[in-house]
Amino acid sequence: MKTFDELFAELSDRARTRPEGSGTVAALDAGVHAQGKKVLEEAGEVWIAAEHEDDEHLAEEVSQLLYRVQVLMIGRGLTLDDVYRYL
Ligand SMILES: N=c1c2ncn([C@@H]3O[C@H](COP(=O)(O)OP(=O)(O)OP(=O)(O)O)[C@@H](O)[C@H]3O)c2ncn1[C@@H]1O[C@H](COP(=O)(O)O)[C@@H](O)[C@H]1O
Repeated sequence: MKTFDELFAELSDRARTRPEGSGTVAALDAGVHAQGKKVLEEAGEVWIAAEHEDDEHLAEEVSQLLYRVQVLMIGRGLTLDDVYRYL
């Protein structure tokens, strides 16, 4: 188990070190358009799960949305503080 901040640190490290076989590296290389599409896709799955699925499935979809948002943030060079200052 990990927190939002811990996942962001892990993905930032993937972006820096670019390990072989990392899905995150592939998602970053795919560019902002593909990253944005993934955010929308996962957001739609969260919506559908919230209306029609159980809590466990919904939680899994939310985790995937958080992951895709973090990939997009890192792809654009945003830090957590860039976002947290608006919370
Ligand atoms: N939390 C996640 C995570 N959530 C979602 N995903 C990706 O999103 C996919 C699920 O999304 P989709 O519903 O779009 O599934 P899909 O269409 O079959 O997947 P794609 O072929 O489109 O990637 C998963 O198969 C993963 O590829 C994640 N990939 C990685 N992480 C974590 O990120 C860290 C780094 O991962 P790597 O970069 O792969 O080493 C690790 O801690 C991982 O646990």
